[in-house]
Amino acid sequence: MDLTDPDADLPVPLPLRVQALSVGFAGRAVLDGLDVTARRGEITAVLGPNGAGKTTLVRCCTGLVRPDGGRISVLGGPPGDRRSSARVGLMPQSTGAWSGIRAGELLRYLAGLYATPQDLGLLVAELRLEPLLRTPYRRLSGGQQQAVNLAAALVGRPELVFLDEPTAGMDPHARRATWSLLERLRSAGVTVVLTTHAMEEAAALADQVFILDRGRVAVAGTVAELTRDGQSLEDVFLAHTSLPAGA
Ligand SMILES: Nc1ncnc2c1ncn2[C@@H]1O[C@H](COP(=O)(O)OP(=O)(O)OP(=O)(O)O)[C@@H](O)[C@H]1O
Repeated sequence: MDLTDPDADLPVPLPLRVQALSVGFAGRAVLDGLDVTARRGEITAVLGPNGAGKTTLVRCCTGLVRPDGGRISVLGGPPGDRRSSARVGLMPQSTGAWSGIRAGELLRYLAGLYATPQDLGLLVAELRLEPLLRTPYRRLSGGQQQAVNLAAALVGRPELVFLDEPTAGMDPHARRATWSLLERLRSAGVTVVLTTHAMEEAAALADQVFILDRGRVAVAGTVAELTRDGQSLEDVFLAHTSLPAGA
């Protein structure tokens, strides 16, 4: 697989460029010639039915899954590159890693790993984490763990951040707080790539939307472009995607 920088000749490389990505598990194609890009200071939403390959895409982009084919450029280098990994944030869909550590200790520990971490007080205020800081991670509710995971992904002040279903399980207060935070990040020039099943989230936030189906991009564009015929984003999603296998 060729992981050299395909953007080397561009004046300002895209923070993320995925070309013809293919991944198979046990002989079954999960990603099958996927092309996705993200522009600097924009929010890019990746939508798709269950099993469409969204998490696999995120895992490839962060060096956790090695693709079978295609090219990926992350901040001008290969995914998982040690030279850029401190500039890339990841909020996975779930993490069993933290267990007994208190939320506040976790965030302080992670902040200590970076030369110029995000102001923790600001993150805590924005995500309303103050009441949770002394609670062991495993005792947090699902939505509370999501909020801590989001803070953990942002504490290193990443230039590019991958958020895998960031608001899944969050109540409307937490979801709106998360949206505001993502809008602030965008204003600060951070590139955000998020997966979501929430059409209103993509419609409210995304500068670019990629709708995946069976491991490929079925349709992509701005929300205005995709909904130009008066359809809702959900209508477009339903028209361009198939029922998940086994449904
Ligand atoms: N490590 C793995 N080994 C085998 N199969 C895998 C592995 N990881 C993912 N898959 C399969 O790849 C397919 C795509 O999974 P993925 O998690 O990328 O989908 P998704 O679009 O994120 O789905 P969801 O919306 O349900 O989170 C699924 O059929 C899944 O079972």
